[in-house]
Amino acid sequence: MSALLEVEHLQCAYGSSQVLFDIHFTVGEREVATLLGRNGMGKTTTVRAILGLTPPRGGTVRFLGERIDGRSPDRIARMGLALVPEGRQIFPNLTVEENLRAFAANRAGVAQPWTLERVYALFPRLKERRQNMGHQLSGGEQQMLAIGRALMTNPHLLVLDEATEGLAPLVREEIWRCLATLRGQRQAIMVIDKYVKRLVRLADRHTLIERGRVVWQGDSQQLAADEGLWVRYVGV
Ligand SMILES: Nc1ncnc2c1ncn2[C@@H]1O[C@H](COP(=O)(O)OP(=O)(O)OP(=O)(O)O)[C@@H](O)[C@H]1O
Repeated sequence: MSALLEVEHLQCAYGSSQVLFDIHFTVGEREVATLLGRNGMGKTTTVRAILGLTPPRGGTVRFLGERIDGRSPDRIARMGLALVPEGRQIFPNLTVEENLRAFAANRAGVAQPWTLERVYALFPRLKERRQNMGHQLSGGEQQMLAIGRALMTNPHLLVLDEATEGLAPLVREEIWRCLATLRGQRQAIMVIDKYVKRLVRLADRHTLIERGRVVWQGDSQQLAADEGLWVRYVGV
């Protein structure tokens, strides 16, 4: 399987404080990969570095075979890398429908691009709420909207930072169901979350990080078989 995203020796710092030392992993086409670790271990920083939001201090990031480290976030996004950020960051004063239309594009050049109707079929709740403003939505609805908005860009790779953090159990299940549907449609996804039980069913490959370093990599079968790893590195 050819790699969509290749991260090698990634290093990052905030001022003089280095937080990523040597992060490396790949995400293949049509693959679902995770990045796991306890709070503060560097997952968000890794995502921000890939997206160009926190420029790396060292290492390389390749997307679709091209070096993207050092490029602007806008240029990287336009190549087809879409982020569903921690905290969602939807537009509070636009309606659901306006949020979805705001960045619509066909970045991966797919034959059947995402449309409002397809997003509403994936999340019927958003259709019911389509005239509501972003700030009127619940946390779960905001997350659905953030995912829908990212899909409207037709990305090669969808990245979710804290996919279900802070959501009620039923809503969380809805997000997992949506991600499984996307996987069935062969959407490549990189997901950060703590629900290892769900992630071993959803994802192909996993990277565990601790204090800015990769401590384990393997497939779902290997991770499912070793709950000691979850306890030690994810804290579940
Ligand atoms: N803007 C910042 N300035 C200084 N230090 C930061 C900044 N953002 C994060 N850090 C530090 O970098 C380290 C890694 O943080 P990061 O947010 O990447 O971890 P994380 O694994 O995503 O954790 P969480 O799940 O809590 O978001 C932490 O020690 C954090 O305190």
